[in-house]
Amino acid sequence: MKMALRACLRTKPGLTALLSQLSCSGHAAARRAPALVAQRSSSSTSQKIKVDFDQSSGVAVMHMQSPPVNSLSLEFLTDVCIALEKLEMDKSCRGLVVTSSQPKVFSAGLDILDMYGKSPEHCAEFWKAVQEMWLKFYGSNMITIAAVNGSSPAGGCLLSMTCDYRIMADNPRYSIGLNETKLGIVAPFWFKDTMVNTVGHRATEMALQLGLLYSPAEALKIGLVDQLVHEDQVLTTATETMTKWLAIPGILNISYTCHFFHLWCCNLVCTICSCVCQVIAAKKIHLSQDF
Ligand SMILES: CC/C=C\C/C=C\CCC/C=C/CC(=O)SCCNC(=O)CCNC(=O)[C@H](O)C(C)(C)COP(=O)(O)OP(=O)(O)OC[C@H]1O[C@@H](n2cnc3c(N)ncnc32)[C@H](O)[C@@H]1OP(=O)(O)O
Repeated sequence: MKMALRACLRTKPGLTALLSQLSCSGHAAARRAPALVAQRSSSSTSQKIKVDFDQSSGVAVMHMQSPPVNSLSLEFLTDVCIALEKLEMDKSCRGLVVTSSQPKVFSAGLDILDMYGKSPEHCAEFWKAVQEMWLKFYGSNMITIAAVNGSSPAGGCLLSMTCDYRIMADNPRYSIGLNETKLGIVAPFWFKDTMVNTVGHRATEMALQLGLLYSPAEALKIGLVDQLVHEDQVLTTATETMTKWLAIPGILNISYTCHFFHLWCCNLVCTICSCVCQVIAAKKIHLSQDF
């Protein structure tokens, strides 16, 4: 799916416009102008994000450092998007590892305090930022690897699934999954689609309906993560793995992209049809209540 978005961003101007409308991509850039990285190795830091970029390897490491649990607030999401935009604009940056500076937690998912009791304007901006993060990671031209060095529920799991590869710390205390159902909320359809693309239809059905959080071993078994390593090795393994991915010529990447793009389009058409059906059904119910 990520590759599919990459392809359409490269080749389909119409869809680019559609996606940029969906993601409201001007939103992050409007706040702070991106700067190109000039040094051989550099480090740029916002309050909540630290990026180390090694120009000799072309690999950047994004450290999420929003205590206590890297919950995805509007402010944090905006910082992530700005950092991604900057890296994306620097053509020498070919790979991105995303990890956490917080002990025991990769990301606790969406910031619950940023969703509750806020104005409609805030909620709209918040959801645009969530979509923007999702699209920017999925549509990135960089190879992206999630170094999941702690628990990663809900939106944290989503973030990791938008990456090309996931390496998780092999610690049974940690868990990962889309647990929204357990919180009494429904995961948006694009959370669901992202999981279907990662682990398949049946595993997603089980995961979402039961709101399952998986141990690292269980996550590996269903393909939610690709590799488990000792806690101390997550970041080094991620950078080693990146070397292998960057050795693959970009053109092959684009070819696979076309296959996935086809699947993604089919999925989108189905989703739109299903939304239309739901609206029609809701109208029918409404009418039958009136009479
Ligand atoms: C605008 C929108 C309007 C409507 C939308 C409606 C519905 C659609 C929403 C659908 C999608 C939702 C996706 C989500 O991501 S929802 C968030 C789900 N997240 C969780 O369930 C994670 C909950 N947290 C945990 O499980 C643990 O905290 C964790 C394992 C991450 C870490 O455990 P640890 O023991 O290390 O720390 P804690 O003591 O539990 O927590 C420390 C402090 O952090 C606060 N915290 C934790 N998670 C969140 C969070 N997601 N948002 C905000 N704050 C969080 C926690 O309360 C503690 O705070 P203090 O008590 O220390 O103040």
